[in-house]
Amino acid sequence: MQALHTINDIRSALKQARRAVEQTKLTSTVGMIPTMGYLHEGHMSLIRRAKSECDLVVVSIFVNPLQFGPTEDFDKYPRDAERDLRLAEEAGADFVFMPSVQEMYPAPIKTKVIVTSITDVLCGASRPGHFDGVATVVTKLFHIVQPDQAYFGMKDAQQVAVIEQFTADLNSPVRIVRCETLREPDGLAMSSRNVYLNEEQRKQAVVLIETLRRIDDWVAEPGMTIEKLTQHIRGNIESAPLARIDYAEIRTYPGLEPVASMEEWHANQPILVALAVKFGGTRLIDNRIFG
Ligand SMILES: Nc1ncnc2c1ncn2[C@@H]1O[C@H](COP(=O)(O)OP(=O)(O)OP(=O)(O)O)[C@@H](O)[C@H]1O
Ligand SMILES: CC(C)(CO)[C@@H](O)C(=O)[O-]
Ligand code: BAL
Repeated sequence: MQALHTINDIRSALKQARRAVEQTKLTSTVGMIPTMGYLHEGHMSLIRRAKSECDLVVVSIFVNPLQFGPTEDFDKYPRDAERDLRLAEEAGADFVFMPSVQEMYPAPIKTKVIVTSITDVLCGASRPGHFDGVATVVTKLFHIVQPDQAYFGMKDAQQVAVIEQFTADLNSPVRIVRCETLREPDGLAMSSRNVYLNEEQRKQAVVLIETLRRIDDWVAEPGMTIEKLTQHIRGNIESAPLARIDYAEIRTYPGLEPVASMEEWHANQPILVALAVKFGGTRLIDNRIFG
């Protein structure tokens, strides 16, 4: 595995690697996993899947300042390059692209990729400008690496919807692969930010998955409505004394339209139940898609 820090280096390494693959078969495929590092099993499952489906696998590690708000955790976001390289290699990565902020943004950026409407809700509403930063950096990474396929986790379901939207709208040749959320043994979704939680917050954080798992029973109750279901969801989360709800919403997926009735819930379209909950200063997200 090679670790590369500049755009020129990753481009020339990939050109060479693709050529080598193409000496043994007609075409080569590159799979990419964009990350912000501090890798865990969730990231590794994406790398393993890419490895099983592509000839060459590129992991990018870049904590992207453009997607953090001014009061968010850009500076204290966990970083450990040495450990990341070990885990990426163990999971089967061929290349790790880990540019500096200067390499990615040598001058103030004047071009952004902005996805409208589906970014007005959920994390887009709580984190203004966040998805402009995500869509812009993912576009840059796609232009740098030119992968055939890119792998994203469904823990960030809105992010997947945003990336699918701009790749479709802009006719990007990159195929977006949705990957399932990996969980800790007690069900908490794996996330780099879980390290911020203290012992008591960590214990109570399971309330997210416990709530998502109870939804089937609530939906089966006679006379259930979207309002009552939302109340059950919010009430259950609030049973954890340290939990502060940012949002708990029921929307269509990937369109992210509100769902007005249980008839709509049961109609033939995927429904997203999305949660963002704060424990102290740590904001966790999780979700489930029904149907
Ligand atoms: N538990 C998980 N299972 C599967 N994929 C995941 C999981 N957690 C993150 N990913 C995916 O890994 C990619 C990189 O995510 P990122 O580096 O932001 O990790 P993270 O753990 O989600 O970090 P954060 O705590 O900042 O949300 C994204 O596509 C994300 O959806
Ligand atoms: C896709 C991404 C790597 C863009 O910075 C980030 O939003 C993430 O880690 O999910
Ligand atoms: N996993 C999404 C990236 C972020 O929270 O900024």
